[in-house]
Amino acid sequence: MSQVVLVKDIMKNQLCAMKIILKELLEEPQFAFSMKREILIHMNLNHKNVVKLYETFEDDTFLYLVLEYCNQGTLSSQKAMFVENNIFDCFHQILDGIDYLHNNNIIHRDIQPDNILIDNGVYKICDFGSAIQLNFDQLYTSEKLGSIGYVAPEMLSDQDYDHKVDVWSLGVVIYELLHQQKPQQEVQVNERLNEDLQILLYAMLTKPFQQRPSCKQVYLCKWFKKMMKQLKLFNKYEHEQLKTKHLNKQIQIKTLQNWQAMLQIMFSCFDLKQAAVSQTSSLTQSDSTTAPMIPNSIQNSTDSLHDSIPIVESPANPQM
Ligand SMILES: Nc1ncnc2c1ncn2[C@@H]1O[C@H](COP(=O)(O)OP(=O)(O)OP(=O)(O)O)[C@@H](O)[C@H]1O
Repeated sequence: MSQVVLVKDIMKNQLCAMKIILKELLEEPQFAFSMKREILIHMNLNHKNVVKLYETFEDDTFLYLVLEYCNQGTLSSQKAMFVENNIFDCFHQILDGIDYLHNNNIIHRDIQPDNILIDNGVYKICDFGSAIQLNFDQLYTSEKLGSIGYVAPEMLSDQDYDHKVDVWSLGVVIYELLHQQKPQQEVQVNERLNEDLQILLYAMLTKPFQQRPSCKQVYLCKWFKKMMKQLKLFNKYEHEQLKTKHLNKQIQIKTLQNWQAMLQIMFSCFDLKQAAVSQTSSLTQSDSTTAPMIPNSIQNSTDSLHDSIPIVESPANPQM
């Protein structure tokens, strides 16, 4: 559906990953809908364990998403052997990213090793093509998505599900990194692994999701607290969780009216044809100081979908 190329923001002298999508594909309503939802959700996110979407723009043929570049590829491409001592670093970083999403009422719905990128040892969640932002009074949803082997059982059945589908998927990812295979139906006791870590993993892989821990509860479990203390990180994480409450408010500020106004400003500043990159070239110029916006091609093709995007509320006086 897309191609990702390495580009350089000449103004900032910064490498970026540019996702290029053929606009013809947006004629398919379902693809246009998920593309628009991906951008709407991703453009508002700001956390060190989530890949940043710097900006979006388009020309006649392509839609471009300029993303934070992660220089170590995906978690699935990592050859490192994970054991109890080094899994915590990966585990808590991905958990921090997921917890940030959940604090903002977003469910990623496709947590798996291909969707975790690594940049200088920092793990970052990417690919918001399956993500959903629930309304603030909405707890459950029912759309079926995700990747085989990582999908929570409640998503495969007919029942509604909530943010705990991401906790299940993370449980599978961590289990797989430690065992080089996915969890089996029966509980397997692993002599090499700390008992408290095994208890945590099986709790994350509890089938009835009402009994499965949330991200917040994972932080509070015995193994996590012990590892946090060992690394003298406990206070830091309490502090970071307080900060995410403020982000909750920030994420609601932007409105569709804002985007339309900003689009006009952006398009009057850009010669989009000049900004288009050739897929054979690895360098292009982009002004990453501009906030990401919803491209016209998606705006027009999915106008009827506005109501179903629960990401924003309209402030009386939108701030530019
Ligand atoms: N921000 C990034 N930094 C570095 N590499 C990236 C970045 N985004 C993507 N890539 C690389 O490009 C590859 C393709 O990315 P893409 O998002 O198209 O993944 P995909 O799983 O093939 O796509 P999709 O699931 O959306 O069809 C990834 O596997 C990864 O190696």
